Amino acid sequence: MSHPAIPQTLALRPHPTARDKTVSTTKLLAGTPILTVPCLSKVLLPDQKQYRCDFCFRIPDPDHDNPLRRCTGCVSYLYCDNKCQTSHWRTHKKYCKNFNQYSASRQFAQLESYEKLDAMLLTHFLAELSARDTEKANTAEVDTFMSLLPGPVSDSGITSPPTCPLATNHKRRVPLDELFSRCGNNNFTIHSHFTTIAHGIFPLASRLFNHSCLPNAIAKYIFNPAEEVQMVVVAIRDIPPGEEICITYVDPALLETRQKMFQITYGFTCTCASCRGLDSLITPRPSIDLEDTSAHCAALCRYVFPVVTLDNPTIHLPTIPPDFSSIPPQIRNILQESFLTKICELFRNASHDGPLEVAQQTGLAVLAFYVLIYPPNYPQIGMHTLEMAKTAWNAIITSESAGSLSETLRTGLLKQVRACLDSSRRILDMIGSEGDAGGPLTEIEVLSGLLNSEEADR
Ligand SMILES: C[S@@+](CC[C@H](N)C(=O)[O-])C[C@H]1O[C@@H](n2cnc3c(N)ncnc32)[C@H](O)[C@@H]1O
Repeated sequence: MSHPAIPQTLALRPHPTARDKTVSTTKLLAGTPILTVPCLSKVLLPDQKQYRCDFCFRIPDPDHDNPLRRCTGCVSYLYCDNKCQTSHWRTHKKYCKNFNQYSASRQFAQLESYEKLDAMLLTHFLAELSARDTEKANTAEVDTFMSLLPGPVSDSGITSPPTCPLATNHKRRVPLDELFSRCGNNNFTIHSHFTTIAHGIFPLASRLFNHSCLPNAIAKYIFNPAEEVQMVVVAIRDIPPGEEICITYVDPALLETRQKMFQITYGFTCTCASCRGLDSLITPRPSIDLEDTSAHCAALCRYVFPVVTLDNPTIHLPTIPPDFSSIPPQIRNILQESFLTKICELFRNASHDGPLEVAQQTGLAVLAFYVLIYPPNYPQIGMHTLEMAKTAWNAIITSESAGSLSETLRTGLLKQVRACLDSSRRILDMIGSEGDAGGPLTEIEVLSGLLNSEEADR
């Protein structure tokens, strides 16, 4: 079948195991938006519902917007205003009346939380199909969805969760279980500031992009007032003509579990350069004493950032993808999911409550871990260097007010803020804003302003 919405800069080519792949037809520079597509169906995570508009997904700005208003039919769906509510009504009216009885039913209550989310995504999707039937609307996106690969079938087969009964059912083209199987295999996590807030279906993006743990592009999300949520796929490095464009389906930092996730959720084995290197990494490794991570942090930092010290905090981030095969065994042994979780927690705690040395060491160790796992310019690297900049800045402010800041420490910390902010800005500016207003780009601007006036005062 033809795909009229594919931009001219992209072309589908056969792939040996994944049916098709998408290659660039021209050189795409880092930061180029490669594809922009609207969401076909979406569902907010439970902890986000009630805070966000159920149509455009924005959180109202308390200084400028009215509070969210409830649908008077079900009292469960919330909207920014009349425009968002009217836009959502074309599908919401299909299940509004039945929603409360359904969500209070025993069959819904008995579902696991991830099944509830799937059930609501499927309900929203069926309502969208029904609305398109009624409107005799353009079905190109639905046709693309139907052409997607189904997910793997487990021993117990595929059983779709019970969905909310619709006022009018759509003309069933395929059995519900088959729809559900495609939803599972083609379900994106929608994020704001790179934190997941919802799940959604974007058929053309699913059709085009395979997974790689060392991707050359990432998906980001745009929320505009009274508009459908959009996905924008952005190049994170220069992509030459003919190269396959890949995104990540699963966080590459899930070193020990990601292959299992590819198998269970998508039914494939990833053979990207990172996974080939990982084969040598996940052979039994000595477990790490998570009560004493200091020596491992120091070893990791020495390996990745041999010259970074308090006096010389300039962080040179790699510009080429990491190569596991060149990592010495003692460093490979440190690259474990449990260790990353632990040092992220230590960094989070110490960056708020101190001690500063722990925040600095664990912050740099997390960054070292990231650059050995993620490709250059991956958003998590930019987000983390921003956290490191904020940590160093907060240390200046709190030590100043406690009268305990020596001139040497102050100079070192100011250099750290500058170095971390520069790294963060280079990555996040190139990717551009995503999701809610404010967020990292605003934080970078604010902190840069504070830093400039601090340096000008000296
Ligand atoms: C969202 S689709 C990707 C588009 C797909 N290539 C197509 O032709 O429609 C996801 C499916 O593509 C295949 N796939 C994606 N990435 C892959 C990879 N790195 N290696 C092998 N198969 C992959 C798997 O079958 C997966 O279930």
